[in-house]
Amino acid sequence: MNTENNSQSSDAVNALEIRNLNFYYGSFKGLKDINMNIEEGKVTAFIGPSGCGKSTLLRTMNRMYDLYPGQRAEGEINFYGNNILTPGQDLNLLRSRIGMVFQKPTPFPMSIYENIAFGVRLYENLNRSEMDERVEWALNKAALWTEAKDKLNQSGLSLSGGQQQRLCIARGVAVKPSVILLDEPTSALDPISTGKIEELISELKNEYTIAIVTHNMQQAARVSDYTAYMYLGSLIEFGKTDELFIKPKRKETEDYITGRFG
Ligand SMILES: Nc1ncnc2c1ncn2[C@@H]1O[C@H](COP(=O)(O)OP(=O)(O)OP(=O)(O)O)[C@@H](O)[C@H]1O
Repeated sequence: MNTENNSQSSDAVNALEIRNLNFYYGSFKGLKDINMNIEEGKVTAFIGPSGCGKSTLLRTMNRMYDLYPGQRAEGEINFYGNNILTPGQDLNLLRSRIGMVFQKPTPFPMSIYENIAFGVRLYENLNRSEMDERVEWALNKAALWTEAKDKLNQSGLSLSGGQQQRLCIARGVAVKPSVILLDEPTSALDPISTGKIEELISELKNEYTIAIVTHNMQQAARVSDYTAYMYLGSLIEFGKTDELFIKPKRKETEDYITGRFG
């Protein structure tokens, strides 16, 4: 079945176009012939039961899997027309353009300020006042400035779990990527912190393209414009979030979202 998104408007711009993507963990095929577009300036959510390949797919989009021997992708992921799966791809550059935030908050064991400045320094040569501005800008984007501005020199690890996750988002945003990949960013957080991150996602999509893996269907329904339902490494259905949740085209999707399966 062609699972490419037919509900996109004709003038939509795609940040990523995934074509005939297969992924292998050694001899195990984790992704099977995935075809889909990630539209610019929108939130695309990935849902499906545990082990269906959501994180695997997200990790192909900035070649995070390259860090692990035996893992390989075949096919194409075109990032504004440039296939990032080609061997010559500069991976540092790619990851500055397509940033990632993980399930567990992972601040570096350094100050809040340095958590942000560290990544920026890898790509840009800013003077002290420019860096101060960038740190403030990124913390503001991640809705953390008010809470963090008086303790920029304290360790990032001294923050609460929810604040640490917003620090990780600030760190990702600080290098001004084009796409942000969020792998279950709220699964380790309480409901209030989760609400803050969800609000943040809605604000960030005005300037960034976002792909989010979530276990939580309500979260996908709340934050995303498009939703992809996956099962056993295949993309079963992909379309506008409202349509997929209200009127799924496939029986498997309906069974999953109504809780009959999963
Ligand atoms: N490092 C690995 N080596 C071998 N197989 C793996 C590895 N990581 C994941 N897999 C397998 O690939 C499949 C997809 O895993 P993946 O983590 O992408 O699923 P997921 O949908 O994100 O699951 P969850 O919701 O539980 O995080 C699973 O069958 C999993 O066992």
